[in-house]
Amino acid sequence: MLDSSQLDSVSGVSALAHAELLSGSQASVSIKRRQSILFVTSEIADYIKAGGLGEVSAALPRALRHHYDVRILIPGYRQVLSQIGDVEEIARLPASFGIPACGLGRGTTQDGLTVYVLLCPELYDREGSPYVDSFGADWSDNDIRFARLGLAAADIACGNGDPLWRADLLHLNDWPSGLASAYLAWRGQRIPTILTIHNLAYQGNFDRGRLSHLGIPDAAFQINGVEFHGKLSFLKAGIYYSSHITTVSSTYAQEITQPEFGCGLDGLLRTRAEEGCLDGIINGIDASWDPSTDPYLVSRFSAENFRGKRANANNVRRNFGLELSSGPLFAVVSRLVHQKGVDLAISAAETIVSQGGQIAVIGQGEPRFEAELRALSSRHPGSVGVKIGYDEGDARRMYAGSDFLLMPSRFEPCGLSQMYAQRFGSLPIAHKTGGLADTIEDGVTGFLFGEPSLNRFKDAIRRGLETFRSRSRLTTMRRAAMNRPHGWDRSASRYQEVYERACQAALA
Ligand SMILES: Nc1ncnc2c1ncn2[C@@H]1O[C@H](COP(=O)(O)OP(=O)(O)O[C@H]2O[C@H](CO)[C@@H](O)[C@H](O)[C@H]2O)[C@@H](O)[C@H]1O
Repeated sequence: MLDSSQLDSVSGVSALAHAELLSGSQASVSIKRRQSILFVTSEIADYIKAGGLGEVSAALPRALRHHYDVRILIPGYRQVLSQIGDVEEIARLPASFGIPACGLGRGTTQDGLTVYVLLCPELYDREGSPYVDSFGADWSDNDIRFARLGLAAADIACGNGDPLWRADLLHLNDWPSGLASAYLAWRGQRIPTILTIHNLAYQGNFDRGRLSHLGIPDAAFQINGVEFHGKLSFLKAGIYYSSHITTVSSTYAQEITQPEFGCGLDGLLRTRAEEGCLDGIINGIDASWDPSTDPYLVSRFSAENFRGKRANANNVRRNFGLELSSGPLFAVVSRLVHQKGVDLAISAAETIVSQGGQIAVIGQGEPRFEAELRALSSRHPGSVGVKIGYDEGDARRMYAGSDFLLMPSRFEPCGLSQMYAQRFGSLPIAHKTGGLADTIEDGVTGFLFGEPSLNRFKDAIRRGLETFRSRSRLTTMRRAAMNRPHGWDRSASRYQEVYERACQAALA
């Protein structure tokens, strides 16, 4: 019998094959092709997470690993190296133009997923998030930091990284890995590349003077290339050069081909859509989001019996300085940025409090929103509680304890919080856009409003409050929300279809 490490080396030697043990009493082993996927990301929740991308990067490769030899590539940030355990340096990747040389390390997650780590302390060994310093300013060398990531991905794909492995397909995520498909194209390599857009608003745009440092040919600085309004755009490069684009919901896939949501890239995205190369695939949520088993909850519950919800609500009230109450509890769990409509939530607070409701907010982000939220809480002591910061346990107890989740996002590519809330029996009140429109059924599992204005948002909140006053309606909606399937299985099969199509197109 082969163990899993032997299986890895079998796939490594040929890059095409893996051993599949036949079931039953047969002792023989059949060798069958299993494709190799390199999943390139700038964050993964196992070690470092700035937002939803980190969660998807942790969940999607795991949902796909039964079908593919999926491996992760990530920069060796301090937080990654301090947590991943043993990392063996398996190769040196050479310097190129202004991009420094680096080591390629290989480690594994606790559950055995292979992770390639870029060992380059001068770029990644810093205090702060993947993208910004501790004052919230972008790292001034972000172009080099993420060009290093894209170039390494291209090298590994071509077999110039791990001597025992190469990728049949690259799965890139957002602007930080966008240049990988461009580097492959400039080398004349036809390895299929999928770019998933998690948020079109973050584009990685840099001065054109940086082209030569990043090894970008001058000829590529044009509309059919990396140029975007006089700047060099990593995201545009990814959209232009990748074989296929996906984004994280069907509605957002349509929205981004329109000027209102296209962030200036709608024209190119329309072209890619017309070529049949743009798909929307909704995110899932992983199995840890289960109120009957979640260790963070003070009391567990299920769709059949949600008595335990109240203990979580009371815990949230205590932790957020709210008075004990039997009124409705609203939660906000969010990055505090314009996209999320934080200003609308602040403006709607009076309506909620005047009707006997309470609000608990956890988030961090733009200093002006943090200050406004603190001021709101001081104006409504006992009714509005705010924590500025990031805490997964608090977030989980808030989904579990609240009756409603406020999510008035101006745009939302997919959104995860509304799915977590539904699973935990908290009804989302959300703008009908992107993934919110695709995952919430209005009046059944939550409340949707059509335009991101305060009045429409307040109307939806009033509908929520009316429902709260009818126990039977509330119970019916909670149950419907909790039973809605949001797992990864269906989405993983859609990614498989896209991978197949991209591989076939590359062979044509
Ligand atoms: N202060 C805090 N404390 C604890 N937890 C907190 C928190 N603030 C946020 N979170 C958690 O962070 C996650 C945020 O995920 P989202 O998908 O809602 O947003 P994000 O905009 O980062 O992601 C982008 O990428 C994802 C993934 O594709 C898309 O779903 C999304 O629409 C797109 O904007 C949620 O799991 C939430 O619970």
